[in-house]
Amino acid sequence: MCVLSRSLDARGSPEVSYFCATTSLFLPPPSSSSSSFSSFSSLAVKLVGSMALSGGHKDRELRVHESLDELSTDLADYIAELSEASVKERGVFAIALSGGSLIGLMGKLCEAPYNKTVDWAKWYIFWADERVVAKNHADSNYKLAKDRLLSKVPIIPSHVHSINDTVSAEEAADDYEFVIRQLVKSRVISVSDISDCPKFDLILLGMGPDGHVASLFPNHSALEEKDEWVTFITDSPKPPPERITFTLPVINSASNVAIVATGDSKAEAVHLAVDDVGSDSPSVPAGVAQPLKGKLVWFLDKAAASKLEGSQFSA
Ligand SMILES: O=C(O)[C@H](O)[C@@H](O)[C@H](O)[C@H](O)COP(=O)(O)O
Repeated sequence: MCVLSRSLDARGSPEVSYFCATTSLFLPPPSSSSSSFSSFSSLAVKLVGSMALSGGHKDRELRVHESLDELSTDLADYIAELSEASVKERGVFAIALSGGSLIGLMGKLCEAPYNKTVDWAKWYIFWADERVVAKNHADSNYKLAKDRLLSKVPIIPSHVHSINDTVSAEEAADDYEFVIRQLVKSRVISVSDISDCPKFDLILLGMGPDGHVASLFPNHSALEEKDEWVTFITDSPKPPPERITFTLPVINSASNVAIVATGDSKAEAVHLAVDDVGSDSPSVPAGVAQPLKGKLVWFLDKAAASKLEGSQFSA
């Protein structure tokens, strides 16, 4: 795998370095005329970006993979490493999941070596968003995660915190926030030192073609929610309509956030979220998901990365 890293030097100027791990050679940066993701089509490319932006520190990494198989392995490694670090530091790992293709892409966690090496008993599971349907409904994110992941590894059932599916969306959101508050009090979930928000060790997000993350959809008022930790919507453009979702302040208080997006249909939204498209505020919700003190990692395949600007690679 080749790694491209971008950081700021002591004077604040961008520095770009290229390192090819397979050959252990430092390579010259590509010329600007060939500096697009498509010109790296035969390589698994990882771009690491760490830059100070107005309003605070922005720690962001882009990992672009040659295949879904490679992405799944990298995602499993990433989650296993964060789990190990968190268990070492805090004794627990508080992880929030979403729905969609993300769960299938986490499948390698159920296989060797992760099924044996991960300290599953220390995991506490939450949902960054959930559809307000019964737990055994085909649309339930809980059911998806249970069938594809949670039932295949030795997670402690009482550590799995799904929503109350017997009440309205509004009550389910309130209920879920209450549960999270109790677990913040008992320090199963850390607390942010810059807000009063919970600080999840990892929030895993998928992204829709419209750039939504969790159930925060473009131009929806839920995106503006600043006071609640968990809110609800009853008019989701993606069915089913009733959902609960973490709010942006919670997502952006996490220690780590990963956004996983694959396929051509996500390419435009990835471009809008990641590239500096010349407007003051990113035009899709995924573009405002950026932990204030934590780290954001994008897991992409080449198709989803195909519209990223080549300027990302220019010195
Ligand atoms: O409940 C949901 O609908 C999800 O949490 C949602 O945010 C999902 O992650 C994205 O829509 C991406 O889904 P795909 O990866 O399947 O496109």
